[in-house]
Amino acid sequence: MSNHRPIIDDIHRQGWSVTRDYLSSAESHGLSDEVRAAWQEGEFRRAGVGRGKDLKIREDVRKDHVMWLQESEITNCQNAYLKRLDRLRQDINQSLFLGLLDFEGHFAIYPEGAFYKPHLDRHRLSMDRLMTVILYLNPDWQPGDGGELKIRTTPGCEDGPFELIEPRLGTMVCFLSGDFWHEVLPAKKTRASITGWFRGRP
Ligand SMILES: O=C(O)CCC(=O)C(=O)O
Ligand SMILES: [Fe+2]
Repeated sequence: MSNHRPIIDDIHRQGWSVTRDYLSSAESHGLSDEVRAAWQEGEFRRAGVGRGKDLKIREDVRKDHVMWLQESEITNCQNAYLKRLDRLRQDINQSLFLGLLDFEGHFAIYPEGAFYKPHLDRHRLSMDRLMTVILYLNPDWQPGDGGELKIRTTPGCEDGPFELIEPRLGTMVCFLSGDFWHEVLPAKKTRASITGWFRGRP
């Protein structure tokens, strides 16, 4: 519990939190190597907008590619991260009673020029995505490389004050999915991450 305390306090106070070096350097590098290998092997799909039969490829909205994490094909590095997230889920539930039930997530790649326009993560007509959790996997990221996460810090507001989060290796961001408008600024170099959601009752 103790190492998740600052995250829980942030969520309680403001609904979002940013942690540098959430994993050990070896764990983050391991995931970074895996995401790049899977990308080279062509295991990613164009990301869509919407759900189920309403899923559409909308290049004007988002231009990233994704590969869902699957229990049956989980690697050691992925398993270590998912275990860590499950502790976080339990710690948050214990302190904040959010009723987070499980996690779904995918690797994401934003090739040069890719972006994701401002949006909320909770699907219309659905309450199941309660908290967004993103881990960045870019060991060489430098100012000028783009791909920052721009998150509006006033719940429910599409404009107003914002934070710009650099997608550096090991930085983890989490926020309440239904409250915070956010976007990914155009990447100037290939940008890798794991994005996922703690879900509640559908
Ligand atoms: O990668 C990020 O910084 C945000 C991604 C995102 O907003 C999403 O996949 O819904
Ligand atoms: Fe999002």
